[in-house]
Amino acid sequence: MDGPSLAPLLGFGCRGDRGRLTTTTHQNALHPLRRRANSCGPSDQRYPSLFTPTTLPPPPNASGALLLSSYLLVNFLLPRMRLHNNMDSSENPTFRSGLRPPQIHASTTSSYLTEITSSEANARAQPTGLPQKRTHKGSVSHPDAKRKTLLERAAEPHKPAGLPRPAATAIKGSSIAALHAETTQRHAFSKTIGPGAKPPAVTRAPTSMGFSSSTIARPRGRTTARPHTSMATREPDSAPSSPSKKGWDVDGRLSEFESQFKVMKEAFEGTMTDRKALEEAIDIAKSRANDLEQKKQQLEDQMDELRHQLDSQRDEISSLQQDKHRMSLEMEAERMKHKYQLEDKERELRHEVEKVQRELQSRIDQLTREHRETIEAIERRHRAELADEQAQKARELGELRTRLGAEQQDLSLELTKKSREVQEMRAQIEELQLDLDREQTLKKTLQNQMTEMSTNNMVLEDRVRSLQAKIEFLESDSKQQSDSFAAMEARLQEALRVADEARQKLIKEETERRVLFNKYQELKGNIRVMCRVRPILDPAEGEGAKIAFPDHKTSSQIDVTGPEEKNSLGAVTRRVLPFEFDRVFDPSVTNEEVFGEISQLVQSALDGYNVCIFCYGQTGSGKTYTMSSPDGMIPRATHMIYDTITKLREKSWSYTMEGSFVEVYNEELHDLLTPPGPGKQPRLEIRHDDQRKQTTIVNCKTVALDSPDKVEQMLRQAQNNRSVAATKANERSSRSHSVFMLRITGENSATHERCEGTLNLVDLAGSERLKHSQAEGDRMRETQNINKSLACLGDVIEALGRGSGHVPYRNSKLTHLLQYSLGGNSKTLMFVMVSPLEAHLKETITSLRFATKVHNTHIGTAKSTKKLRSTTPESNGR
Ligand SMILES: Nc1ncnc2c1ncn2[C@@H]1O[C@H](COP(=O)(O)OP(=O)(O)OP(=O)(O)O)[C@@H](O)[C@H]1O
Repeated sequence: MDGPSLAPLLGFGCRGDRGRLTTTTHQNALHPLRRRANSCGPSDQRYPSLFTPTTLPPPPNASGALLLSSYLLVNFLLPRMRLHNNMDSSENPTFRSGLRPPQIHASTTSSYLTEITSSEANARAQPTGLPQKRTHKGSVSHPDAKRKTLLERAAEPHKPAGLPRPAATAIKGSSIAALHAETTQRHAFSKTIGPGAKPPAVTRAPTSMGFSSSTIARPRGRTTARPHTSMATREPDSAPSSPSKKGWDVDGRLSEFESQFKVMKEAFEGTMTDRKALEEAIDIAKSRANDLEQKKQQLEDQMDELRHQLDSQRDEISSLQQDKHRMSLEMEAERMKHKYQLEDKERELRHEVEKVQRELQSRIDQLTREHRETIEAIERRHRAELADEQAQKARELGELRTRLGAEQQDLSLELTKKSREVQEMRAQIEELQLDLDREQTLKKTLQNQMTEMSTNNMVLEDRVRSLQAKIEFLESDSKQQSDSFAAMEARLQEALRVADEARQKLIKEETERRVLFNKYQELKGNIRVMCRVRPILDPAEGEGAKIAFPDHKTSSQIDVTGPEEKNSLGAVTRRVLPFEFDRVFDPSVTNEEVFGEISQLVQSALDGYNVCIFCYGQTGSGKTYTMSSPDGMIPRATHMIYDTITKLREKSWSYTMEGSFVEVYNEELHDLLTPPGPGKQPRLEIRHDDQRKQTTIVNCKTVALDSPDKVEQMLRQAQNNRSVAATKANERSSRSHSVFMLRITGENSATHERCEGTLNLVDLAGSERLKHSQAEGDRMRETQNINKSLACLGDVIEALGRGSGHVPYRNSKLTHLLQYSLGGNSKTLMFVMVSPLEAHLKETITSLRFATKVHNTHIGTAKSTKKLRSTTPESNGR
C-alpha cells in the first residue's frame, strides 16, 4: 500500500482527478506524509485503493515489497510465532498477527470524513442564502434529515469491508469500489502465499491496512537491497502444485523468514514511528475537525437562526401580503364608497349650483330691472335737469344776445347819428370854409380895389369917404362871420370828441363781446361732438339702417337699432342704442346749416384761439363732402373769415391769413400744395413753438390767402396733388388724413391788440377696422397705420380728459401735428359721420361709441393767444 490510499482519508487526493483537491492551502502543514501523498504522481493511479488486494501482481517498487512482507508477517509469521510461544490464537482473524491494529476511532475517521464531507459539501452544498430546494411535492427538503453527512456515517460502526458501499462513498473512486473484489482476491492470496489454508480476511478492518501501508509508502531506500522472498521468485502456479518440495526446506525457509522478519521488524518499527506521526497528524486533524465541527455547528445554528428568521419573515410577508390584500380590498370598497359619495355630492352640488344660479339669475334680473328703472329715473331726471339747464342757458343766451344786440343797435344808431352829425358838420365846415375862401377872395379883391382907390385918392376923395364907409361896413360883417366860423369849429371839435368816445366804446365792447363769446363757447365745452348722417344717395346702395332722431327740440340724440342678437332663450332681438351728442344732423341737413353751428368756432379762430374741426367716420360716410366739397366747411370757413375780416376793419382790426394743406399717409407728412416732382421731396418736419402755442411745418408750402379766390385755388391744387399721388383719388382720400391749416393773425391799430389763431380742418381717413376690411399687403399696412393714428387720437383725447400729466401726442404723426389744436389752448369739434346703410351698421356703432368716448371728455379751458403791446392808447396820448 502506498500514500495514495491515505490521501483520500485526509481530505485530499493525489489521484488523477486533481481537480477535487480542496484543502490545498494547508495540506502541507498537516504532515510530511500528506506532503508525500500529495507529491505522488499520476503513476500512482496504479494503486487505486487502500485495499489493493495482495493477489494483484507484486508492486514493482520497494513499497509493494514491504506491503507484502508486512502482510506475510501479520498473517503468517506472527500467528505461528504465537503458536510457538503457546499463545492463544484468537479466533478473530484481525488479531491473528498479534499486532494491535491501528485504532481508527469513529471520531478520528469522522474528522477525516468531515473534512472530506466539508470539501464535498463545499462543492455540492447550496448556499444558505438561496431558497431551499423543494421536492416535487412542494415540501422543503431537509438534507440533514434525509442525508447523513460523511461524519455521521463515519461515526457509525464499520460495515464489513466485503459489503458493498453506498453509492455516495464512490467518491473515493476505485479504491473503495474495488473493496468487494479485494476480499475475494485476498482469499486467493492467502491460499497461494500463506503457509496453509487460512480463513479469508473478510472481517479484517481495512483501515489497519491503510495505516500500515503508510509505512510502506515511506521511501526507505532499502527496498532495492531487500532480499527477494520466495514469493518474488516463486512461480505463480508452483505453490499449489508442489508443496512437498518447499516443505522440505524448512530451515532454509525459516532463516529466510527470520531475515525477512528482521527486515519486517525494522519496517514495523519504522511503521510505528510513522504511526506516531500519523497519530499526531490525526490529533491535529481531529482538533481541526472539532474546530470545523464547531464552526459547522455555529453555521448550522446561524443557518437555523437565519432559516427561522426567514420563516418568520416569510410569515410576516405572507401576513403583510394578506394585510395588503385585505387593505386593497378595503381601499377598493372605500374608494367605491367615496366615489358614490362623491357622485352623490356632485349631484347635490350641481343641484345646489343650479338652484343658486336660478336664484342669482332671478336676482340679477330683478336687480337689472331695478337698475334699469333707476337708470331710467335718473336719466329722466337728468334729462329734465338738462332741459331746464339748457332752457335756462338758452334764456340767458337769448337775454345776452338781446342785450348785446340792443346795445350794439343803440351803439350803432348812436354811431350812425354821430357820424351823420359829423358829416353834417364836416359839410357845414366845408361850406363855411368855402364861404370863408370866397370872403377872403372878396376881401383880397376889395383890398386890391382899395389900393387902386387910394392911388386915385386925390381924385376920388369923395369916393374914398364913401368907400371908407363901405370898408368899415365890410369889416364889421367879416367879424360876424369869423365869430360864426369859430362857433362852428368848436361844435365840430365837440362832435369829433363824441364820435371818438363812441368808437372807443365800440372797440371796448368788441373786446367784451369776444370775452363773452369765449365764455359762451366754454359753456358749450371745449370739445364738442356733432354727428351727421348722410342721406342714402341711391336705393342701389342697399337697405337703410334703422336710425331715429327722437329729440326734435335740441337735435342732440340719435337712436340706432343694433344688429340682431340672440338672447338666452334663443329669441332674436335688436336693441335700440341711443347716443347723445352736442348736435345731431339728420340726412336732410345741408352744409350751410352745419356751418351755422360751427361758425362760432371759426369766429374763435379769428379771436386768436386754436380751433380744430375734424371729421371721423368710415369710408363713404361723408367726411370729404362735409369738409372739402365746394360748399363744405373749409370754403365756408374761409369765406366767413374774409367777411368778418372786412367788417372788423371798421374796428381797427387788420388780419392776414396764410394756409397750408398737408396729408398724413402711412405716418408720413406730405405737402399737398407742392406738386409731387421726380426728385426726392424735402422731408416735412413738425416744429412746435411752446411760447406762441403754434405749430409750423418745416419745408411745407404756405400760401398767403388775401382773397376768397385764393382759398378755392388752394383747395383745387391740393385735390390735384392728392390725385397725382394716388392711383385712385378716392382711395387715397380714404386712406390718409388731410389737414387744412389756416393761420390767422390779427392786429388792432386802435388798441394795439394782436391775436394769432389757427383753424385746422381735418378730414380723417376711413375708420373701418382691419378685421372688417380684410386688407392685405400695402393695404393692410395703410389700415394698420390709420387704426394706429385713430387709436392715438382717442388716447390723446382720453388723456386730456383725464387731466393726465403726460399726453401721448408723439405716438402718431397726426396727434403730434395737432398738439396745440387738441390740448388746453384749443377748441375742438369732432364730426362723427355716419353711413345710413344697414350694411355699415357695425362700423356705425363703433364710430358712435368712439365719439361718445370723446364727448365724455372734458378738455381744459381754452386761452386766447391775445397779446397786448406795452403801449396802450392812453399812454399814446389819445
Ligand atoms: N350730406 C350729404 N348729402 C349728399 N351727399 C352726400 C352727403 N354726404 C356724403 N355724400 C356723398 O356720399 C359720397 C361719399 O361721401 P365722401 O366721399 O364725402 O365720404 P368720405 O367719408 O369722405 O369717404 P372717404 O373716406 O373715402 O374719403 C359722396 O359721393 C358724397 O357726395
